[in-house]
Amino acid sequence: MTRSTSKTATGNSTPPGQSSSRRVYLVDGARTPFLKAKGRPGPFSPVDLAVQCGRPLLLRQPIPADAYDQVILGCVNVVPSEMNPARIAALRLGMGEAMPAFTVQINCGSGMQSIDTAYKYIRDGDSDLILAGGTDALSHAPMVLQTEAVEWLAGLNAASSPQEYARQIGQFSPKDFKPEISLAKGLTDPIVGLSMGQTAEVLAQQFNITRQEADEYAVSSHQRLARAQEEGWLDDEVVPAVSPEGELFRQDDGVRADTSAEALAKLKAAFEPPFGQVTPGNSSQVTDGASWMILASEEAVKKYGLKPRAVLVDSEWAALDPKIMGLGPVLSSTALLKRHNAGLNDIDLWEINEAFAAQVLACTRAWDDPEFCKVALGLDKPMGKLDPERLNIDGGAVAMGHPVGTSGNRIVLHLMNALHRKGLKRGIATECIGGGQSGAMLIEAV
Ligand SMILES: CC(=O)SCCNC(=O)CCNC(=O)[C@H](O)C(C)(C)COP(=O)(O)OP(=O)(O)OC[C@H]1O[C@@H](n2cnc3c(N)ncnc32)[C@H](O)[C@@H]1OP(=O)(O)O
Repeated sequence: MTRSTSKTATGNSTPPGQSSSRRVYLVDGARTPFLKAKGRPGPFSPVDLAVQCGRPLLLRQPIPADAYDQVILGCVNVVPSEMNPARIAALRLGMGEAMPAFTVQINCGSGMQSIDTAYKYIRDGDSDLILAGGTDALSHAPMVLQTEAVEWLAGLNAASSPQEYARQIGQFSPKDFKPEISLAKGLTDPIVGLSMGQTAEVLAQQFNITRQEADEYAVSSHQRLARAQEEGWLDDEVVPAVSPEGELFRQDDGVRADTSAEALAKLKAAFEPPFGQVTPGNSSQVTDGASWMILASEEAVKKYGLKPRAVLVDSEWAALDPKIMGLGPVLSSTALLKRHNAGLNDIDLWEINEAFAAQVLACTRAWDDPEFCKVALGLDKPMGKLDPERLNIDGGAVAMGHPVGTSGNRIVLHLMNALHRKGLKRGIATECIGGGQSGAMLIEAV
């Protein structure tokens, strides 16, 4: 049913944590505010977003923009005018024509995959400085014509006589021209035929997560994010974005400080009406946003006098049945914990990306379930209860949204900053990935 592996999606299979490998530092990072998709293209394309937060980040570090070895950017919903967004962003960031840049796509893991690929290049001595990010503008996800419409247009184009033209016109069927929204398709698993929300319903049933528990978790996500905004804990992390029309965006706009379990209880099931329990209120929001991290070797840190905030100690990827993709963090993180001889609460802070409230709760319940731990994780006894005060302490995607190619990057960035703010040492950032995969990263503040 499940498999975890130290191979990356790019095929690097060097055993992790070896003494011969080089230390990899997380130097700094920044993200845009996450902006709710409002049914039409928002003010920024994926590359615009990456440039908006990349520019101030590059400027605040004493590294010449062309001194990076490469740029790696995760993006799920690449728009047709921005093929290889990594390279376009690098050029628009003034990193020089000689800057190699490539885009990675592993669905919701894309922004974490960029960090992992950078980590392994640096660890193995192939690079010293890499800018690794994630970007997605879900509001710009292309609308596509159905095959029938494309066939009809091709026929019209190929008509070589007025008769053929008229025959083709006669075959026009308006229903073929209803556009398909690629985002809705992208958020449905093609193997098991379930939307991402339906996979969360599967987990809610399997682990007996009640609607009330999911809603209470969602309220806490909003309250935690609202507090972090109010206290200025995100000021360093979130850099303002300015639209071409001069509109200024300062912070995540999906947060509702005043939301309550009573208000959420009134919302209808979004994916399994009428009895499902996953609603707009306890799901991650559909948003636009970008995030970057700077990774460096010891040599680069010395050369540029950098002040890194964390070391990326180890990473892990896992794969499982797409129907229960939301449990992925349990697999990838447990493999990390085993390798580092640690229990759940030996880790000071956890970021588990909030694809859905029920999905995060199912992960915590799976760790406490003797049968699941025995069968899926091969453990003699359960991992136990993860202290909720260590988990997503400043809220997550339920409150701020989930630009899918970005979130894996954001949770590593935020974990690094939260460890620093609280004077803590070790953290794990982990996320589920549509299609049935998962990534996890263990970092230590320095
Ligand atoms: C591997 C992975 O990571 S998988 C995850 C990938 N991502 C996803 O699958 C995205 C999941 N989310 C979604 O698809 C969407 O957010 C949906 C379908 C659940 C909801 O979409 P929308 O209907 O556009 O949500 P919207 O924000 O408009 O909310 C709908 C209603 O709920 C209300 N609502 C939402 N949140 C709250 C809240 N916290 N408190 C009170 N009301 C709320 C809204 O006000 C709105 O009400 P209205 O229609 O009266 O204005």
